[in-house]
Amino acid sequence: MSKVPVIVLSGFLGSGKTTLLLRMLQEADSFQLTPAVLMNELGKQDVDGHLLQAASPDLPMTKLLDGCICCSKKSDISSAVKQLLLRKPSVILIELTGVANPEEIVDALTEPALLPYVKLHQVITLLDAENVLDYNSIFAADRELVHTLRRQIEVADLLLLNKIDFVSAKKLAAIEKTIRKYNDRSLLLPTTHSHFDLALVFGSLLPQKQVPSQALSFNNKFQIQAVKAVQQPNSAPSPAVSYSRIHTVTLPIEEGFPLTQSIVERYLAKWGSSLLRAKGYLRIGSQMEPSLMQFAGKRINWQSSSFSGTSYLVLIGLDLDADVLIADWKQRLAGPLV
Ligand SMILES: Nc1nc2c(ncn2[C@@H]2O[C@H](COP(=O)(O)OP(=O)(O)OP(=O)(O)O)[C@@H](O)[C@H]2O)c(=O)[nH]1
Repeated sequence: MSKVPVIVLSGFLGSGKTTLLLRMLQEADSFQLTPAVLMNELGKQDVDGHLLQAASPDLPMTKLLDGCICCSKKSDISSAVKQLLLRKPSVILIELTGVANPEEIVDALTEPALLPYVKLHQVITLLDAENVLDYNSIFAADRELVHTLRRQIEVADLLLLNKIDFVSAKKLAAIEKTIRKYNDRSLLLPTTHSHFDLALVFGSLLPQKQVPSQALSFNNKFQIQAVKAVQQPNSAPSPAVSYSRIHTVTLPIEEGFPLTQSIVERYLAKWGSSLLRAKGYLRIGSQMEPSLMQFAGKRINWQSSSFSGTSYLVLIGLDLDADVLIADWKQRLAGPLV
């Protein structure tokens, strides 16, 4: 039995992983691929999973919520992947949380329970061009997180410098120079909306085709060995925590409350740089259908959705105090609105 290839999507919060995953699912068919997806979210709610299921209703998908599969949920990877294998996918796509270290996933895939069935195909790391150069200073106090973000770059087989619509050519050159200090082996592609030629990733999985010439710039075997080489041979199998100060908070949303975009946006703005990401489904005004709200890299994006569940809003940030956040939220809903 041939092993099922696994593609890992890594990258900090809001860098464009789900955008890429949606694109991969849309195009998989044209590469004769039948993908399955393993989603991991830090929070209890599953915003991205709903987006994917809406785009591909028959998609075999397993979701691991409320923790990072590279540390607290690492032991769940094996059963989740095995569950997906029952659906006989030709490729498994794993979207990591923004604070996951891809090395840990590579490690999990090579454990005895999975080794006979799956093989790592590629680690793709997305970088948010608008914010990536600021991470070192923003997270200076969190060495573990800085280390994780650096490892995301170092172990990537393909680096996507995404959201370049937000940066100048000068900044782009500066980012590339910095990234190349950590990884000068892998292809680095500037992208918007995670858009690039997927033949680079899927092409070599085509049943009868040769590896396309562009894809030869990846060397998967070498990458896996490089990842393995950095692990201490005698160290205990400690699921090192890759994030320490990052917390998620789910806000209660009262159905029927006349919420406005402005209430939500002012609330999000209040937390400054400690708020890294927010997303949720919210009914605005008298809307029957909820809107999908995405806050990433200090920008807010609203779009209509077909979500039919209970509204919610998840916040992901540094040292978030759930009590303070929830109390402030409730106060705003009680009005007067400021
Ligand atoms: N302007 C712009 N927006 C983008 C680009 N790529 C993604 N976005 C938007 O950025 C937001 C976050 O994108 P996602 O694909 O959800 O990012 P993610 O990495 O999956 O985020 P997490 O799930 O929090 O880790 C969404 O609103 C996207 O539509 C881009 O290149 N340019």
